[in-house]
Amino acid sequence: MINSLDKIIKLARKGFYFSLLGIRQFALPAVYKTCIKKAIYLTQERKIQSQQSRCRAEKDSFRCELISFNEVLRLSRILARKIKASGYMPDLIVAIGRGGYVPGRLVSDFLLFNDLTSMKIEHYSRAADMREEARIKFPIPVEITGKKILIIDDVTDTGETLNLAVDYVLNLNPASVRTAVLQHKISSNFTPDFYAQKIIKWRWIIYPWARYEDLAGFAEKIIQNWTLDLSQIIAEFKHRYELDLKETELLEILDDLAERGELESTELDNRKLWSLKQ
Ligand SMILES: O=P(O)(O)OC[C@H]1O[C@H](OP(=O)(O)OP(=O)(O)O)[C@H](O)[C@@H]1O
Repeated sequence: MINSLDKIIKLARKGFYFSLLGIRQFALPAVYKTCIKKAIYLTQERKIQSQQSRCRAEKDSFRCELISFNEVLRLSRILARKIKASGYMPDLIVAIGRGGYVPGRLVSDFLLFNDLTSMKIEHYSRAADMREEARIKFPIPVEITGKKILIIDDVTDTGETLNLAVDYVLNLNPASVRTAVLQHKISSNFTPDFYAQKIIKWRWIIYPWARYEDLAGFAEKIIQNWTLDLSQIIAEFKHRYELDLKETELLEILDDLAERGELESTELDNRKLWSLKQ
């Protein structure tokens, strides 16, 4: 059965072309008419989900999930298998930095493939804070004209990063472009050609290569205008982000932020309290 938006859109397009050829709507096979309606509905639905994902990520509280290196390895293996099974044989893999560096390297390993390069796109600053729009920080450093390209990233959230990456690559006249991510959120307005896992219920995913950075950002958001001790900060992590953190891990991050001059600590009744540096 037809179950993905892209297949439905394809059928809907066929229906649209029929109508351009002068075949009236009522003469169209029922499946095309249903698909046109469903495609309009699902496209609107996807837009709403994408806006919701943007709003959630801008809120003070949302669900997060910590992903381990073992899980990254498992997902990369699945992703490589899917790419292999499709028969697509790239000439060059482009990892999107920074999140796509490790998946790009692992997938190229599982494909026994050597030609891996990268470009850097920035869409978020620290801890789920979204910039106005995604931007290319470092372009692809090699010639890609006439080559079959495979772009690899860790995740699609709004989909803006991959939209930008594909537009950019297409402008350089490759032979073809495919995209692959470990985890594809259905809230994304871009559907990659390959993904290891589909994420249906939106959550902010914290990969092991960004764990420190994300937790530091969330800690600063929690502290904001408050003066809190370690146990209060841990409780807030649980309450706002559904994250269970160990004291030792958080303490290391808080000490680092203090050393960088972003936080300050004071002692009160044998309690160490943390606040933003004024
Ligand atoms: O679909 P989107 O909403 O664009 O989000 C996905 C992108 O966001 C993250 O990168 P980020 O901008 O955080 O840069 P980083 O990889 O350097 O952390 C992630 O690694 C993806 O590239």
